[in-house]
Amino acid sequence: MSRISVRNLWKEYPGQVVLERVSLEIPSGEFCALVGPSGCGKTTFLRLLLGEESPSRGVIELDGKPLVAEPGPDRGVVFQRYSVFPHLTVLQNVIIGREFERSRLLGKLFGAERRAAVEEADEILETVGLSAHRSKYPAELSGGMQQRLAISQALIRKPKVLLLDEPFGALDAGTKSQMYDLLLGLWDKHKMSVFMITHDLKEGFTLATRVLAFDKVRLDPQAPGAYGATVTYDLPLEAKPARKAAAA
Ligand SMILES: Nc1ncnc2c1ncn2[C@@H]1O[C@H](COP(=O)(O)OP(=O)(O)OP(=O)(O)O)[C@@H](O)[C@H]1O
Repeated sequence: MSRISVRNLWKEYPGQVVLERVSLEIPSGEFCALVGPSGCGKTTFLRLLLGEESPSRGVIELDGKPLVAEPGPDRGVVFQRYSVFPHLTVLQNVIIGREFERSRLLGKLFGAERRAAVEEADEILETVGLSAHRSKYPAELSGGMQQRLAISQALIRKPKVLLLDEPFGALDAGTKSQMYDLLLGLWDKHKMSVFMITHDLKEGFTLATRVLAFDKVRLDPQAPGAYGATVTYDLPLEAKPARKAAAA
């Protein structure tokens, strides 16, 4: 389960309101695309969901409990630029996702725990098509492969919520469409909730079950930081995303 309730959420930085009056009910398993003009607070909203930032006002609840104010294993994140470790192999990059979660003090897994992590990592690499590259370093991979690796790293923690900040922005069209199929397959398999920022409206409508548009509804030209953005459109999409992706 991963039901998210956002109630009257505000985020302010000194001299600037970024988000205001954001209220949403997101049932478990929803795929939300976040769209809106540059600088309107989409990444800030994602960081609030991740627990990297805390609200200035309002609450975010995950399954009825206030969100813990630090990134937890229930949430995984993938950024546009590859968040993988250059000095670790593909396999090690995936395992480290599990090591961070299980062994905060030692930072390493041993014995049976490590063998189980390797097995799981290999299974994920197989799903994302990186098995043959498990001993390579990120610099030896293409952009799409690095992004598949970043997704694998998030997936080994079995997140209930996957947060994606323009994950495909740097990829070419052909690689993007392969990544759409992969992401929809993983979403279906792992039954996660997904929040994905995209500047590509078509991408949002292709993948998501719900499109959330962020924008400012109030503007004071004398004080540009006085008002924040809110969700101006909340569009549920009816068609099954898997079918739409195949047709796109
Ligand atoms: N830690 C911070 N301190 C002060 N201001 C910040 C901080 N983080 C973000 N902001 C400001 O909040 C506003 C929203 O930024 P954010 O990155 O959330 O926008 P965005 O919609 O994701 O933009 P883009 O689409 O260009 O990535 C920006 O004006 C930014 O300068």
